[in-house]
Amino acid sequence: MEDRIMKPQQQTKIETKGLNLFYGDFQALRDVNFEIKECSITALIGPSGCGKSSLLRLFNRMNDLIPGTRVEGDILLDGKSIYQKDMDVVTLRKRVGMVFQKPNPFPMSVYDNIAFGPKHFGVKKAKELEAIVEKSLREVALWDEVKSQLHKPAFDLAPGEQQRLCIARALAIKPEVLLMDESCSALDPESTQKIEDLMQEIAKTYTIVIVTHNMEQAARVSDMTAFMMMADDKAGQLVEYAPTAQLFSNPKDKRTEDYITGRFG
Ligand SMILES: Nc1ncnc2c1ncn2[C@@H]1O[C@H](COP(=O)(O)OP(=O)(O)OP(=O)(O)O)[C@@H](O)[C@H]1O
Repeated sequence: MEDRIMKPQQQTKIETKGLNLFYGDFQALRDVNFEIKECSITALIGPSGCGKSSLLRLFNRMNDLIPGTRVEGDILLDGKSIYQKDMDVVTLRKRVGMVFQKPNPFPMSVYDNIAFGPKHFGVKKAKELEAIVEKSLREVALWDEVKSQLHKPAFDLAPGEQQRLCIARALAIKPEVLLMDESCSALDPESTQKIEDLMQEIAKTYTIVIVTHNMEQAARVSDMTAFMMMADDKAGQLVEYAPTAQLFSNPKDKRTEDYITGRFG
């Protein structure tokens, strides 16, 4: 973790300002304010139901798809509101990609899974697509494993390989930010290790935000950790946000300390 201390010159990639989220009458997030630096790994941790996934989904407006959702406050990406009128949500989701808890390859070949996004965004030449497929699979260290099975169904891969394929699929459209919602929780320890190594590698180029229940994982891979908790009315709040080493070794808030020492879960 030592060699991933935040560099002071890193720009702010995402900033939330007075962020409130409502599902109908229920307030799921209250007054969340924080900044995520580019090319860093930020972990969102906290007890079940405190709003980690909801917050993550706001960064590429996936919550727009849930009827009855209302957002107050703002989220800035490179200093520009993602809610401003001329923000095209498809472009936003191209810039801010997402990998889910369970591997969800498309029901098509390994090759087509990766080529799908670039084709959608206008890449037509076969040679160019081939290069993107190879580069994306190399980025997730999957190329050597699958180069002889590119035209086999993605479902034939092992779960850990499928998840790396899903990460490669997300990277193929050149996002700037990658959101990972419990992306290792359905995997065995060896596959988890591979994905954690991969996160460290790709964070040199991409800004990564992860939701994890696994505090060891947050401590191992992230630069910054945000601890969230529910208030009495169940609205999620950001309790403490600090460099990961500091948050785990010297938490400032008693609630953070109680959580990381396992006094409540
Ligand atoms: N689509 C939805 N409609 C209504 N309420 C929702 C919806 N999604 C989440 N919630 C509620 O919002 C709150 C926060 O949920 P969220 O899933 O974001 O928390 P979480 O911290 O990610 O939880 P977990 O760790 O269990 O995944 C919870 O009370 C949940 O029931």
